[in-house]
Amino acid sequence: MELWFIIVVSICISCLIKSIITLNKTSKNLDLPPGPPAAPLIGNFIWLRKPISELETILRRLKTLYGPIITMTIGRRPFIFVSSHSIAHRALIQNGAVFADRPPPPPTARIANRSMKSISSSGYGPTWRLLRRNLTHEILHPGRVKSHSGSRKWVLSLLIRRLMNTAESVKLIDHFQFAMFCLLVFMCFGDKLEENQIKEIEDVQRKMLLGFRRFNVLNFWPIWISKTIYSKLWKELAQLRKYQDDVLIPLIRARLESKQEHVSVPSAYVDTLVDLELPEENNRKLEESEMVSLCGEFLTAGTDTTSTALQWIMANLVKYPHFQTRLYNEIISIVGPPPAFTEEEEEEEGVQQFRVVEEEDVQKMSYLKAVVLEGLRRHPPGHFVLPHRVTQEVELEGYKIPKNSIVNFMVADMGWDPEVWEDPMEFKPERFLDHEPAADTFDITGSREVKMMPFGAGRRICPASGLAMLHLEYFVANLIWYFEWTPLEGDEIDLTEKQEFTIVMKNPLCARISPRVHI
Ligand code: HEM
Repeated sequence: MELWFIIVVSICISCLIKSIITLNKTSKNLDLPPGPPAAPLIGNFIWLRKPISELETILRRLKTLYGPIITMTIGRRPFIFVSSHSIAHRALIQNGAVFADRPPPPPTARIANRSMKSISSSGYGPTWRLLRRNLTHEILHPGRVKSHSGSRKWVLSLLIRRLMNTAESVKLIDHFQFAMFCLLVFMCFGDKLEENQIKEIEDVQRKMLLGFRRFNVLNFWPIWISKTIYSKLWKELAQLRKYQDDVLIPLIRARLESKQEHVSVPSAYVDTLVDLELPEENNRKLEESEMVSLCGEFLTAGTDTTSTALQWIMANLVKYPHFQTRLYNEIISIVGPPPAFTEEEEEEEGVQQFRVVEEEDVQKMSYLKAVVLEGLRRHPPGHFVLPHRVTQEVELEGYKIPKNSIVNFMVADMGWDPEVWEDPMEFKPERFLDHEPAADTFDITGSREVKMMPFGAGRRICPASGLAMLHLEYFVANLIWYFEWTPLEGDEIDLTEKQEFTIVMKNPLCARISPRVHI
């Protein structure tokens, strides 16, 4: 045998042995993060006995026993929960690619999301990259967001008009949800929709959203068992999906036809989906039902999250009037007092346009930004991010995180950590003015340092954090400029939380709103 061949083979074998030894060493020497003992095969009984809404309370109790990184074993798979800022930064920012995958979807999601054509459920790979880049470049790019400022003004005018015409005491969340929904519908399908069309889309999306908690039971069993036991529920899911197709597909077709006729219409999300080519599927184009899934995701992801945050912020401004006064003073110092309600501008599409605090003015308001950040810190709409899956075994904080384990991050706990935030349970916007980093320079993406992460952090961070901040700042500024908000007589604003799709107010905000300038 040739000498060179023997040398090459020996080197290869020694490298192989070395890498096996190193791999074994890492796997053997490191333990999983600590957690309660799990029974073989079925994992932690605790999970099976308790409803999912109690998860957070259980994890908080476990945190005092095991520390800021905990393993719960469910079935044979470890689920890891992180509540520490620095560990979250190490995982999501410093080791971002490894932590950026998603777990395989449960059967009901596979049906609803049409072979997983949505950004949030796609695995970390070329399809996810294509869909996410399309959204961020074509719709969420600041220039594109600006092109929709007319729609925002229109929706704001509609909201102001509705609030003026309601009784003195108003339950606000329905109005906030409708306003946020309108904004996203316009960005998704273009801005020529009638109010009844918007209501129909809202109805189907809400049914999909609320249905998912009910349909979740279908995911606990092997599919052939659940199809036998729960055949009616499966049928209902299929009908709901058909209802969504029936409502959204005609809108998609109408939009694409009008786009062909009028080349210059401002771009809507639907327009950007037509020419996408799926890199993992022979560059085929998206089917209509897959566009439905992506549009549905766009509407759902941005409506409840933003309207929930808006409600929490307004609730705190009603409960603590001195913050409201300080905010109002900042607004009038920049744009002057609000106009009388009679000073409406031209009617557009059937809605009187009000003079509003413009988006450019909003950018100059540091206290406003502090109020919104404090709202997101104290009341993040989601107390967890979406589950992440690790693509390979990795070390984190001296522990082993096995390949394919599911990792989640405790968003609310990070915002409420007394080690990082003084009096964390108090609503104090001033903390973003008196301490560094101040509101104007606060890094909500966590790329330098994670202090709170209401939008997540790293590669899976919410791609629309900029749009959401703009929506919140613009609406809060205008609602405070036009109206004085006070509690109903004898009523105390109750900030108790309740888990729905997001973490909402258990007793929705009702307030007395009085126009600041009377006619
Ligand atoms: C206050 C408003 C919002 C909050 C608090 C919020 C929060 C979040 C969070 C926590 C995640 C998960 C991050 C992770 O898994 O690590 C997320 C993902 C996502 N959000 Fe938002 N979001 C908001 C508004 C919006 C809006 C307005 C849109 C769309 C127009 C949107 C679209 C998405 C999408 C597509 C994803 C999935 C990203 C991915 O998996 O790559 N969100 N958001």
